[in-house]
Amino acid sequence: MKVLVINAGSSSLKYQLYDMNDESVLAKGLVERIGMDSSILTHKPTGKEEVTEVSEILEHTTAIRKVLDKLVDKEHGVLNSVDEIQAVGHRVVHGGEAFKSSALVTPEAKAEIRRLFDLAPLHNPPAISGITAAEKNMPNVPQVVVFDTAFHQTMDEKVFLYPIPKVLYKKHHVRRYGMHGTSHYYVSRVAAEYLNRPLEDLKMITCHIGNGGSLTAIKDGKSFDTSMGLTPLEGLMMGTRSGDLDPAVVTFVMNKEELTISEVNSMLNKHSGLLAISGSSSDMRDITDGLEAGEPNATLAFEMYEYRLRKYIGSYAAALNGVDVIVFTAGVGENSAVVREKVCENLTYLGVEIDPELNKIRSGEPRRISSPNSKVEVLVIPTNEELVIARDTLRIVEESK
Ligand SMILES: Nc1ncnc2c1ncn2[C@@H]1O[C@H](COP(=O)(O)OP(=O)(O)O)[C@@H](O)[C@H]1O
Ligand SMILES: CC(=O)OP(=O)(O)O
Ligand SMILES: [Mg+2]
Repeated sequence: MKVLVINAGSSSLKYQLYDMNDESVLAKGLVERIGMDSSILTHKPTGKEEVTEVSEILEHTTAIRKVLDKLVDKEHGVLNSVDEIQAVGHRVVHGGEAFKSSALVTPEAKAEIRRLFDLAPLHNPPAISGITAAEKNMPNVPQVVVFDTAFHQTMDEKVFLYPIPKVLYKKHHVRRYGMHGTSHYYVSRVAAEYLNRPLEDLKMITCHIGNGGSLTAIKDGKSFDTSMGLTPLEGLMMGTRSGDLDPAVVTFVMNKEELTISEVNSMLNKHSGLLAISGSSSDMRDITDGLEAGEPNATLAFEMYEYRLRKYIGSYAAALNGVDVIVFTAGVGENSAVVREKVCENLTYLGVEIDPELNKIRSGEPRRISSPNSKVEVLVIPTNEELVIARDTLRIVEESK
């Protein structure tokens, strides 16, 4: 079965086409700047040259049509006909408490995802745009939704509740949900396989640090605690998101600066984090360049990011009463040796010892960066959320037949 995986953002759409017979990627790509002046489509068919096309793409329906055109293109295509695509899998960030696992797209499922717009304003609306666009372009193809929150539905009440009036949970479902679950799920499984040890025996802390970032404490193979909360704003300092702060900061700043809800949301989600402290970039590559050049604002941004990440690792080691494995993944976790080095440098009290040479190796494969003496296995595991989405899509479509 050929499965198309779609990860729709507000102004972007990432895709991967899988042949599930051998789980090979036939093509992948990205549409950027949807709705802006000139949109860019980058299409990479496996074994052929990458192509880039600039055109006007005002919304997701056009974006998906252009992607389908590329997939059947004579020169750059990998399919004879769009009909070869037998299922579409979508990443949806927020599934609330309604979705404990992946599901077939139905009118009810879409209505539920819409009800959750408030809880993931940056992520769920584009996901619905992606689903609607795929339905319009491929009306007879089954669609599946895979949720970032689903893996975290195993958290205990004492972990997921906030210490605020309980009526807010009953009335408005205010609680910790957690995100990036597909990634935390995937890397924890690959880590156990890599170590050749039963997942159930391992206390694991998985660090998904990309543009957004979250940590998960994993016990018995299940999510025990995770740093994102009601929305993807809580927890670590991120590219443009603040992460944890005193909730009183919000009302204080709203009052002093006369900000509306939408303005304060935008400040905390889009104008905070690395971007705010460095004053120049949300991209860790720029921050570490600045660090190496001794630029003071980038250095402070880096130090805050590393310190907050390390504090979370320490708190999850306490939550699990120890840790056997620490996993780094996603854009920063997979690529930034300096972030991994600085974090681990100050985790010696846990028995963490990394091998500086192993840490420097660049590779797309799962790898160990801890030394043989380390009491904790420290691994870099490249994540693959798309593969998990494709597998779930295949399973659910087969089950529904
Ligand atoms: N070589 C690198 N060194 C440091 N950071 C990197 C490197 N490559 C990518 N990154 C970071 O990874 C981030 C993107 O991570 P990714 O997981 O792809 O994010 P998302 O899925 O949220 O878009 C970038 O913002 C960049 O900061
Ligand atoms: C939930 C979330 O933060 O996702 P991303 O890292 O893709 O922005
Ligand atoms: Mg991501």
